[in-house]
Amino acid sequence: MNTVKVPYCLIAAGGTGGHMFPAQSLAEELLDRGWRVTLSTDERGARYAGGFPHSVTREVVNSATTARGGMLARVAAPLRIGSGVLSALRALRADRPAVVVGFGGYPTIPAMSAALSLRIPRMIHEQNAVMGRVNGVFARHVNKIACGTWPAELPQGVQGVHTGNPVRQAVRERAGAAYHPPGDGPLNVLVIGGSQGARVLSDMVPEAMAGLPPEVRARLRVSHQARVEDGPRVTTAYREAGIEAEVQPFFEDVPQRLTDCHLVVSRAGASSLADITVIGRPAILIPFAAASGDHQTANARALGESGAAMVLPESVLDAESLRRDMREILSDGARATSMAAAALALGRPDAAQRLADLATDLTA
Ligand SMILES: CC(=O)N[C@H]1[C@@H](OP(=O)(O)OP(=O)(O)OC[C@H]2O[C@@H](n3ccc(=O)[nH]c3=O)[C@H](O)[C@@H]2O)O[C@H](CO)[C@@H](O)[C@@H]1O
Repeated sequence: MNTVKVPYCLIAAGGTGGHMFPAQSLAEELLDRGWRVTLSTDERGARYAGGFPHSVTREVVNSATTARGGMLARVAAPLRIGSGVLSALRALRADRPAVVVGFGGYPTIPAMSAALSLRIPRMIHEQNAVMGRVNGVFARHVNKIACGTWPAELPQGVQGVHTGNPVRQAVRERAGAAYHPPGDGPLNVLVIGGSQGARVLSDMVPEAMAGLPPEVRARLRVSHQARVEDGPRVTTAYREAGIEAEVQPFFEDVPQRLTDCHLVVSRAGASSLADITVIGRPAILIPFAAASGDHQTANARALGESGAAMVLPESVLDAESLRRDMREILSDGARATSMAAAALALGRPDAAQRLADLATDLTA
């Protein structure tokens, strides 16, 4: 009897939602194509794996990071990585994947090292415009490098392929949704700070909006993602300014809110920018200045240069400059429409397919 061999992909990812969301999209795409998929992550990454389809098996390995951290954990890091690599080697020998795909972060070290030593076809996906530390270590030892943001700063002599950052199904369904520019009616503004929320947006956005003319404030409808601990003061600030606002620690329905908004104010994390460009909305971006290699500034560059976004560095950010930029966009429908179109031109709604195609090519 002929048995058809189902291709098998091991996806290695961990850290924040920023690494896990694109990994999840690739897993979904490969499952649709009939692949078998395992996620290799560490105990911290496993906490972000809830959205992965149930048919994706999970392998939790030791890595440099632990849920608890602390001095002892740092000293023990090399031992933890070593034991993680050994268990990944055992797992990959017992069940050899056709391809291993790493999404960066310490939790990918065991699977990528094991794939390298067993000569299993392997690739990495780098979400940001500046390559992260762990991906940088493997960059010269993989068969392909997929880049989420373009152009990307890669180690010298290393070539990348631009795939884009895969976005959720709910974002893909709204790709290029018609943009209705701001007019005389309600003005919808979405404020998001990445998967963890951003304090600087909670400090600045309500203050900036409070200084807008009363007739503009009365029309504002704000959705503001704020860290739990900042929620009450942000809610109070909007109420005192007479602005209608919904404040939550995490909006599950960001794709819909993004579609409905006239303007988004956001950090410049890779998946946030992918969502903004796939749906196509005007943005004010405030890159997280302490991101490694200042990658958020680099992520935002293409949007700033193409006129899709106004980019406000944290070093010069104040309520006044933020207010000026908001007014410029919310009072000029033609400008807002051209920003939305410029954003859309940068979107890659088919990033998951492109990544899955690359993975498939490696098995040939
Ligand atoms: C602080 C930090 O170091 N962040 C990094 C982290 O991103 P981080 O995890 O902070 O954020 P990203 O911007 O990449 O992704 C956030 C995702 O969450 C969604 N969202 C956000 C708010 C909300 O209420 N609901 C919701 O669904 C966004 O639409 C987006 O899809 O990893 C990314 C990928 O390596 C990097 O580019 C970021 O620089």
